[in-house]
Amino acid sequence: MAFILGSGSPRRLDLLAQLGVRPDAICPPDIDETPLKGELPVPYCHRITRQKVQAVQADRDDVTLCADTTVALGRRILGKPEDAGQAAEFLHSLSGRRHRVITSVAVRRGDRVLQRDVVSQVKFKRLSDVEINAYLATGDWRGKAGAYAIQGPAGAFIPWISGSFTGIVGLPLSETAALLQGIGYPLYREAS
Ligand SMILES: Cc1cn([C@H]2C[C@H](O)[C@@H](COP(=O)(O)OP(=O)(O)OP(=O)(O)O)O2)c(=O)[nH]c1=O
Repeated sequence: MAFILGSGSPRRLDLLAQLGVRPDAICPPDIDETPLKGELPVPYCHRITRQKVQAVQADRDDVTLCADTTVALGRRILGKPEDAGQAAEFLHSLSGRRHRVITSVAVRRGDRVLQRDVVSQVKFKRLSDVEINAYLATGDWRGKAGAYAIQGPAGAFIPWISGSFTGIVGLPLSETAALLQGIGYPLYREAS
């Protein structure tokens, strides 16, 4: 049995290492992540994750894991910003409000797929232009859903969360451990 991480995210690799899991292969799938017309954030995140895990080539006995993190402001999906201008727009709209961060995780072995959608809430303090510009200058927003990362300098903007910290970063570890055990991955091997 090989363990295949279907993700190019270095954060997910680090989070898996916290569980003591080291992938035998890293194979990020290439899928179209465009939301459907009118698609809501949780169904979107679930669908994309399912597509990711189905798109990875694996042998029947291999375990494949994929995830997707989606930032949702009400019904609006905030994806990865295309440029600093869009990142600034996202940060202005998150300022002083609560939003949701959804991370869906899927594991597959043969035809069997187990999946969980983990929804957390994140509150941003009201941001000044000076704070937004200083954060944009760090470049930390690049490649991050919603244009921020709680584990980086933007952590200073977040006085409150509810839910799963590791889920907000990109891989909810408690749920991931349960999924891996459910699919038959020997996560906690008996010491011999
Ligand atoms: C909200 C938030 C997002 N993120 C990151 C997690 C994800 O890597 C990224 C969301 O993009 P994803 O599409 O979930 O993941 P990815 O493109 O990095 O990797 P892959 O599709 O190959 O698995 O945003 C943080 O690191 N911290 C945060 O606080």
